[in-house]
Amino acid sequence: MKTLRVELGERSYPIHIGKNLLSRVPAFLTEAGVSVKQMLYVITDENVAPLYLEPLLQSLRESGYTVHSSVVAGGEQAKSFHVFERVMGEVIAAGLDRKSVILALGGGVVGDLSGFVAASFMRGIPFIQLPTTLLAHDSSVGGKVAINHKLGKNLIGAFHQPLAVIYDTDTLTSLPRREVAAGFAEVVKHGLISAEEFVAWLEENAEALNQLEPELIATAIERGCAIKAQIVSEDETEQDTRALLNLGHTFGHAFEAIAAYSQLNHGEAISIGMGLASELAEKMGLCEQGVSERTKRLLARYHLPTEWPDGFDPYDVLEAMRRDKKGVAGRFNLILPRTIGKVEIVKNVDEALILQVMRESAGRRQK
Ligand SMILES: NC(=O)c1ccc[n+]([C@@H]2O[C@H](COP(=O)([O-])OP(=O)(O)OC[C@H]3O[C@@H](n4cnc5c(N)ncnc54)[C@H](O)[C@@H]3O)[C@@H](O)[C@H]2O)c1
Ligand SMILES: O=C(O)C(=O)C[C@@H](O)[C@H](O)[C@H](O)COP(=O)(O)O
Ligand SMILES: [Zn+2]
Repeated sequence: MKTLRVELGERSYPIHIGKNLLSRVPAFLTEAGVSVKQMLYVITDENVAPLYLEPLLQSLRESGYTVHSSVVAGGEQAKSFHVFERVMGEVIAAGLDRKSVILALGGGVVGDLSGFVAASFMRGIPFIQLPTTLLAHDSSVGGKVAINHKLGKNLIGAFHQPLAVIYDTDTLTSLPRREVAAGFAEVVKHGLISAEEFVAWLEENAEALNQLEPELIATAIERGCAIKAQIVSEDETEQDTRALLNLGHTFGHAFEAIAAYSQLNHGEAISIGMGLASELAEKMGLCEQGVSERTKRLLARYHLPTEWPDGFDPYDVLEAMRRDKKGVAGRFNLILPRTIGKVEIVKNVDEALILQVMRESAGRRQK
């Protein structure tokens, strides 16, 4: 097992990464100072529950904890007002109090939803992340918790740090192929924003990583978590540099919202977004020619899309991008590459140029 730390003063917490960690959750709870007098509440989804919920509940009960649970639908639709209201009702009915602890057992959807339930119930109770997807190496770290609105992604949320992240990498063996690929979008993103040599390593080892070779995948997760933890420690509430973690997301979130959170998953949407961001940067002369080609080739090696998806109109995407949280006074503030392994926040990007890049990508698609 490897343990990293997110350094945030009194809100600091460990990220434990390793095999068979779900069976050790009671010990990690003790380490985190959670006593058996505190009621636990596990939130998970319909795909994860049959695989991992019962053994977890059993080990917690055997250790003396009182524990209840909720199971939500699988996928992005669960990050909705409707599901939030339902789970909140179940949590209230179960008799949780201010000392109770929520456990988020699942991918980024369960993590974001459960974290927002924890941030809102009685104005905030502790929660613990038990990630079960590759993508969740990103979502379980950093305390961004949220649900979606039909007009925009993650528009209703909070910053609420977990007490701990317990990442059992054995859970990845049951992930569908499409979700493995989605997870690599955020792994690649972590390389593109901060570490050229990590990108080169991802290029070299793509075949084995796609097969989830255990040692390599553990290294990829550790490196991704470490990059994220460092950025979050420097700028917890995204006053400045945390925005770099948003590479590809202004485009990606717009696709997700327009498609009513179906058709493309988050990893696919931001993969297309990273392709578009790299083209835009080249067009603006921010980075040398070839950065976009290398970015897209790497994403394609992880079976991710990088070109315009069917059924989207560039103008609609541009309008949806206006609701991005980085935008101020209607301006487009985007994260764009300077080179492979270095990105920056570029303010007030010309919308005609953004539209042109999207139209060109849509045009290539139609050929
Ligand atoms: N808070 C953050 O910092 C942050 C960062 C990145 C992404 N996100 C959010 O994360 C969400 C995407 O997360 P995701 O890709 O993990 O999606 P997800 O949670 O929907 O999981 C993907 C699918 O895999 C299933 N699944 C999960 N674990 C499984 C397992 N071990 N075996 C079999 N099936 C399993 C789920 O039921 C779901 O159908 C998006 O809403 C995105 O906005 C948040
Ligand atoms: O943690 C962050 O900060 C990120 O931007 C990580 C992203 O991968 C993640 O998708 C996040 O939820 C996006 O945040 P948002 O503020 O753009 O909704
Ligand atoms: Zn993301």
